[in-house]
Amino acid sequence: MRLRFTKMHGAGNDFVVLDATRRPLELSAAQLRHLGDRRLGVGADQILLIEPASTPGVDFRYRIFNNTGNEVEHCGNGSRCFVRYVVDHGLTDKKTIRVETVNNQLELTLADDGRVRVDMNRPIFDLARVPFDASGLVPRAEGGFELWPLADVGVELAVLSMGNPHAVMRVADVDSAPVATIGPRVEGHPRFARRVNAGFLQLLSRREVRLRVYERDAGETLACGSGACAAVVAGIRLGWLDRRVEVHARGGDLLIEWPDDSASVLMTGPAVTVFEGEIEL
Ligand SMILES: N[C@@H](CCC[C@H](N)C(=O)O)C(=O)O
Repeated sequence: MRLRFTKMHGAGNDFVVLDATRRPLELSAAQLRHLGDRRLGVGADQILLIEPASTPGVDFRYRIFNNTGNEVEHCGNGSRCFVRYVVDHGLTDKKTIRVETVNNQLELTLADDGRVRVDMNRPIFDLARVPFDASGLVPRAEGGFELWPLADVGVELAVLSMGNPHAVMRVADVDSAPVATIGPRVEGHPRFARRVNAGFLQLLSRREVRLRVYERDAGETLACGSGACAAVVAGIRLGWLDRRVEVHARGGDLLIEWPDDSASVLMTGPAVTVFEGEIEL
């Protein structure tokens, strides 16, 4: 099968974007892995599939696959690229777009400066929904939140979901943080039944942080949008951060806002087309 694709990135988190709005596209896990492969395929952290919506009032369906072929619930940076794609390819003339994902709906707005603002919905703190098994653990309370000890890994985690699972650790310096060694141990820890995205957060001030994320399946990426939201929400609940925070990832910057505890988290950032092409699968 010959497949047209668009290669995009959001703050360095990169994607192969596929248009399945006109005809259905079913790809096997092996084909998705091939697309994501940086040597044998196109190369991407995630593969994004755009489909027609099945719900009235919703513009598109947006599906996300990690480069392992696993379908996942959320991808913040990918959602910005999705908007750029549907606008640039004339699939809509709206500037505010509603999209359904595997477990949610999102509202996305293309700003005049080309950046995209995403309503990432409300964070989920119910540990069973992350899911995180905290049985037998005693958390340390800080601010209005808990830090959970993983004694076997030697870390303390804030745990929450942005629709997908996140664990956030505070570090003194992201450059020297043990992302490559601790990241996979947290990602695959048995207390996270569906594994987890592991964030390493360095505070610069109450309004500015640096962040690295070891993503579930994809490993460390240059940025993780849902990870940035999770880290800022955790930092706010722990009393470390204000409600509007600039997040510096290795591949670019994201603005994260959480106006109050009952509000949606808002993420604003770039979405860039790199090239278009065709590949034989
Ligand atoms: N890069 C993403 C998150 C992609 C999914 C993640 N690896 C998971 O498995 O949950 C983002 O920008 O949010």
